[in-house]
Amino acid sequence: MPVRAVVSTGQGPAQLTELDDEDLPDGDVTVDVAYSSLNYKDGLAVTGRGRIVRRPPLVCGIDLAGTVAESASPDWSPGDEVVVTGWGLSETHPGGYTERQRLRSAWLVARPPGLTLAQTMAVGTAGLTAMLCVLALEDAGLSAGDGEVVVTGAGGGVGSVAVALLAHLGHRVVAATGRPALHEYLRGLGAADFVTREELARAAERPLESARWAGAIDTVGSTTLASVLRQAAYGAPVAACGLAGGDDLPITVLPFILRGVRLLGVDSVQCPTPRREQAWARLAADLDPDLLDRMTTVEPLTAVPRLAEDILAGRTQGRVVVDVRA
Ligand SMILES: CCC(=O)SCCNC(=O)CCNC(=O)[C@H](O)C(C)(C)COP(=O)(O)OP(=O)(O)OC[C@H]1O[C@@H](n2cnc3c(N)ncnc32)[C@H](O)[C@@H]1OP(=O)(O)O
Ligand SMILES: NC(=O)c1ccc[n+]([C@@H]2O[C@H](COP(=O)([O-])OP(=O)(O)OC[C@H]3O[C@@H](n4cnc5c(N)ncnc54)[C@H](O)[C@@H]3O)[C@@H](O)[C@H]2O)c1
Repeated sequence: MPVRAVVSTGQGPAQLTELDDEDLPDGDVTVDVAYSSLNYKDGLAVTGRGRIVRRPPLVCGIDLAGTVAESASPDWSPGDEVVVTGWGLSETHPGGYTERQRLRSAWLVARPPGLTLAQTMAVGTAGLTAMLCVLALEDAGLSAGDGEVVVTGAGGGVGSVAVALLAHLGHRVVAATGRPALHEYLRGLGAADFVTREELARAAERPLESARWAGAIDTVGSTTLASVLRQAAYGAPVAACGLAGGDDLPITVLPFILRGVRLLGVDSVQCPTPRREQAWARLAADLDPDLLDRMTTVEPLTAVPRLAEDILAGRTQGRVVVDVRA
């Protein structure tokens, strides 16, 4: 039976179209997809403005959640509820913006107990990445009570989940946002204070500034990450996962060699399965489901082309679940 899918041809914006079972790629597990989500990278892929889709034509959508329909793998059986993020979905392998997908069994993670399928995509790649950033900060020794932790791009998907997680874990969270209208929303997630986008985005006047941050999660990159590093306290860990403001990093080495600031790169795409499982278990334990609901909207598959424009323009807030059957 034909299914709907958002497909990129590699030229211009992706389009909503229909695919047959014979269009499914190679793989040992077929999943009836229930939900995908909207991430910044989906915005780049669907609009065609980023170099995301590397083997067109390709179904977009970098994550999905659904139920195993067929399995040639001993690890999975029909009826299992599963989640897939990264692993090249929407880059080199067809992704989640469709009602059925075939995948490699090694990419699947069991739906974490305590989260519904819809909630796994409310978390999605963005939320998983926020948790991977928190784990990176914890591994570097950051503890509640160490001082202020700044989250940049706080009103976005990664940022919203990061604010909620860090606040729940007892950190004093400072949210960096260019949208004052989101202050109440971010306070509701646990932000204690705010810095404006402009405060962090300005070019360096001095290679070091007064030390402020005990830790940081940066989703913006460029001059924003450079400011955070210049203001990081002695030995502070800074988890960098994003490029919403640019993929450059205009900085000197001085924060690293004079203050021992630690820049921690975080990747969710090739992240090994045991680390993903650890992150999903922590998300189920440490992310308040009421806050997750508060930061989430649900949209139909047909809205994806418009939503892709919205997320690149900074018009979305928190997380967007894509109901692929709607
Ligand atoms: C969820 C994760 C996110 O949101 S990340 C944010 C979204 N990602 C992006 O905007 C990246 C878009 N991609 C690009 O701009 C280009 O593909 C970049 C990465 C600059 C590479 O392009 P180019 O300079 O032409 O080099 P190339 O294609 O020959 O690759 C060089 C080596 O790097 C590798 N590479 C490429 N893309 C990726 C990737 N996405 N992840 C990991 N590795 C990548 C290539 O395989 C190549 O390595 P090798 O020579 O094959 O060993
Ligand atoms: N490393 C990884 O594995 C990984 C995984 C997920 C997301 N990401 C990256 O993290 C970033 C955030 O992803 P998301 O899905 O939360 O996106 P999002 O659009 O929901 O959030 C981005 C936030 O950054 C803000 N922003 C945009 N341009 C800005 C600028 N110039 N200066 C300051 N703030 C700006 C937006 O207003 C928004 O609040 C993206 O760059 C994405 O590619 C990386």
